[in-house]
Amino acid sequence: MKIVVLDGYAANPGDLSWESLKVLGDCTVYERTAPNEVLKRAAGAEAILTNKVVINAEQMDALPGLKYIGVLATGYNVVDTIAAKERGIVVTNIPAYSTDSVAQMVFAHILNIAMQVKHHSDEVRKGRWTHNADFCFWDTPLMELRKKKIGLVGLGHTGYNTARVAIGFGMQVFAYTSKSHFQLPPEIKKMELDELFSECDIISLHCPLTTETHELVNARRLALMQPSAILINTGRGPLINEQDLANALNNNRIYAAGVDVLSTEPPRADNPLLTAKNCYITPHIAWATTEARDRLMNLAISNLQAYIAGKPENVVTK
Ligand SMILES: NC(=O)C1=CN([C@@H]2O[C@H](COP(=O)(O)OP(=O)(O)OC[C@H]3O[C@@H](n4cnc5c(N)ncnc54)[C@H](O)[C@@H]3O)[C@@H](O)[C@H]2O)C=CC1
Ligand SMILES: O=C(O)C(=O)CO
Repeated sequence: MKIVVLDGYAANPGDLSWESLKVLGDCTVYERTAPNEVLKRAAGAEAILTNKVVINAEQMDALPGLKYIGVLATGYNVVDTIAAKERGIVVTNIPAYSTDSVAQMVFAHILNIAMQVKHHSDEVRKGRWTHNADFCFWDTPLMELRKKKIGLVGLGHTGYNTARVAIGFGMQVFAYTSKSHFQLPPEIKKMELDELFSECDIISLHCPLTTETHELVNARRLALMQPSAILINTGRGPLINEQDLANALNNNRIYAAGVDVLSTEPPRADNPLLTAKNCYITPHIAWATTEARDRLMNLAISNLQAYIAGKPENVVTK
């Protein structure tokens, strides 16, 4: 069986091993693949693995031997799963491998904004503390998390784990989720989406990117938020209308945003969030801890093994 990894570099830049994958077939690992290189590289492959290379219906039609697409991520919005299902192609994802790392990044952004860690550290390095009249200084609002309301959009693995950490900080936790009240622990209260945006001090996005969730954060929802509110996004960039968010930040409509994902990655130089006020951006690394990538590699291999054994697991084309 021919196996092609289209963009293996992000998951394994060299510190992990593809050897267990290579024993499963005639396997080629490409570090990166441009859209116009997909067909040539995947020609004759029964299985392709992709992290962020888009696979659409047209490409599936041009790859008649393709039977399996293993997404090297939890979010599988890069694959047209409806087209795959229609063509009998099995698509799998990697659930839950980075749950703890993502919750950690959510709070890295929240804590950085709440205490302005980087800003104050930079000011100290510039010598401002050395020349200060008092034993301390701060020049931004500093915010305690206890009793603050956090609103989670989506309560799957990363949403739920973020809720657990938030409870640890003594926060009040609310979620927009299809789960019933009976399935929720008593510390997590269910809320409608618009109410979540108007009531909560911090909103954090934990849903997949779908046609329904595309730009769920837009000018109308941002207008519901409090001027002191913070928006966190570790989900997918297109969950947010970025120009609307940049306007809201620049006009003090909301206080700050911490985002790990953008609508185009890498971003265009004119992405309005790159220069927006109080907008903190990490380059899609919530998942990228060594521990999480190690789990990802193992699960990618076991997913392919399960497919070869005729009992595919983590199938998203149901
Ligand atoms: N920044 C990063 O490094 C990472 C980003 N992600 C992104 O985060 C997303 C969530 O990851 P997990 O929590 O692990 O996925 P998950 O599949 O465990 O949870 C997603 C939850 O969202 C819910 N959902 C679906 N549509 C919804 C809607 N319209 N409104 C509210 N909730 C909705 C689902 O029912 C599910 O409970 C992934 O789809 C991916 O896009 C995931 C891992 C790493
Ligand atoms: O696993 C995911 O969904 C990620 O965003 C990392 O690629």
